[in-house]
Amino acid sequence: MIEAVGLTKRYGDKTAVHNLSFQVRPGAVTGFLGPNGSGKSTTMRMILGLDNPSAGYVTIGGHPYRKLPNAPRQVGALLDAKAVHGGRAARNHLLSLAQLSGIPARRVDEVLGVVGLQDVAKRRSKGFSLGMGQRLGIAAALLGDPQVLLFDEPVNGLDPEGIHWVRNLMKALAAEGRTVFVSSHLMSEMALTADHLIVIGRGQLLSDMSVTDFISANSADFARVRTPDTEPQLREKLTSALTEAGGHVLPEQDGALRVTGLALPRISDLAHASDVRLWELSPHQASLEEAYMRMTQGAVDYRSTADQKAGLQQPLPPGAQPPMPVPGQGQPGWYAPPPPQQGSQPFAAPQGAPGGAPAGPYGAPSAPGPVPGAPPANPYAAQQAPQAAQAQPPAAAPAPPAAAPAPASAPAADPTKPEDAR
Ligand SMILES: Nc1ncnc2c1ncn2[C@@H]1O[C@H](COP(=O)(O)OP(=O)(O)OP(=O)(O)O)[C@@H](O)[C@H]1O
Repeated sequence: MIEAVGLTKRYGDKTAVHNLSFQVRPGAVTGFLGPNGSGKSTTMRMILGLDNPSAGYVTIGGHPYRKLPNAPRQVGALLDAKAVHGGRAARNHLLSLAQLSGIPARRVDEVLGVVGLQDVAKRRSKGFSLGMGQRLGIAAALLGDPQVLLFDEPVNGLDPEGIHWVRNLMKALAAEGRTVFVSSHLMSEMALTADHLIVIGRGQLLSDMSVTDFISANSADFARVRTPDTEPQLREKLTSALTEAGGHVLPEQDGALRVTGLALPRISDLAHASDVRLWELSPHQASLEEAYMRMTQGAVDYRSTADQKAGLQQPLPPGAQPPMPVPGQGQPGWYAPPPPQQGSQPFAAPQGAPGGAPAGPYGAPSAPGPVPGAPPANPYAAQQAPQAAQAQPPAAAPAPPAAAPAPASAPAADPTKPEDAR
C-alpha cells in the first residue's frame, strides 16, 4: 500500500502539492487524475524518493521509498519513457537495469515478451516510436516483478491497440493483488481502467472515491427542454416557471434549455400549468468526462481562449476566474450535480460505468484492435502535445524531473501561448 500523509511540495513560491493525504491499496487500479500542472508527477516523484517533501510524508508498505530494502524488486515505475540511453539496444538497456538490481537476464527476455518488443530487442531505442518507448518503459517497470507499480501517463503516444493492451495489463496486475497507481488526464480512459480514483487540482485533493461512487456523485442528470422556436416568449415563460419551482435552467447552444433539479414529470406539469407547448422533453446524463471537467474546472492552469467547455459553465463576469472546486461539492458556477443518493433522479440511469473492456492476459500485447464500447475521445486529448514520458525503475538512477517546470505565471490569459505551455 502507498500512503501519503499531509504531503506538501513547494518550489520557491510555487506550491506544487499541498497537504495531500491518500492511500493506494493493493488489488485495485487507482487512477490519479488532475489537469496539467496539478501536481501528479511531483507526487509520484515524492513517492519514489526522487523529490523530498517540504512537509508530510509518503510511504510504501510502511517505509519511505529510500528505506525499502531492494526497492527495485518491490516497486516499479514508469515516469518518463524518454529517460533511456538512446544509443543502447532495448534489451541491453533492460539488461543494465537488471544487473544493477540483481535481476536475472532471463527476466529481461520475459518482460520484452510481455510488452511485445521481442522482435526489436536488438534495435537502438533512439529509433523507437513514442509507443515503442512507452512499452520499453513499461518493461523496465515490470523488470523486478514488483508488488507496487506506478505509471505516469502510460498510454501517452499509444495507438488504440496499445491503449487497450495497457488497460488490460493494469487490470491484470491489480488482479494479481498488486498495487497499481496510474496517472492520467483522461477521465474516459480511467473510467474503463481504474477501480478507484484520486483527483487533484492545483496540488490539492478534490476527490478520493471508487469510480462507481464518482459516477453517482458527479454525473449530473439533466433534462433537455425545447419550446417552439417560433415563439421565443414561451421559452422565457417556461424559464421563469422552472426557476420559480427551484429548477436550474441554462440555455443550450441550439436554443433548448438544460434543466437540472426538477424531474421530467414535474417539468411537464409546470409547462402545462404555464400554458407552454413543448417540442422536446428528454432525459440526459452528463458524461463522466463532463463530470470530471466540472470538478476540476477551477483548478485548470492552462486554458485555450476558445474554450470548448463553455457550454458547461455558467457565464462569469468579464475577467473573472472560475473559483477552486470545493472537495465533495463540485465546481461552483457549473451545472450542479444531483445529490449523491441513489434513485433521486427519475430519469437516466448511469452510463459509462467502468469495466467496459474484458480483462485479458497481460502477456498479450497484440490485443484485438478497436476498443469495444470505448467512450468518445476526450476532446482535449487532441490539444495536448504528446508529453515526453519515460520509463525508468526508480533504482536505476536518480531521475531528472519528469516534467519541466511551467512558467511562473500561468499563461491562461495569453492567447499567444499553447494550452499546455510546458
Ligand atoms: N522542479 C520544479 N521546479 C519548479 N516548479 C516545478 C518543478 N516541478 C514541478 N513544478 C511545478 O509544480 C506544478 C505541478 O507540476 P507537475 O509536473 O507535478 O504536474 P502534473 O499534474 O504532473 O502535470 P502534467 O499533467 O502536465 O504532467 C506545476 O506548476 C509545475 O510547474
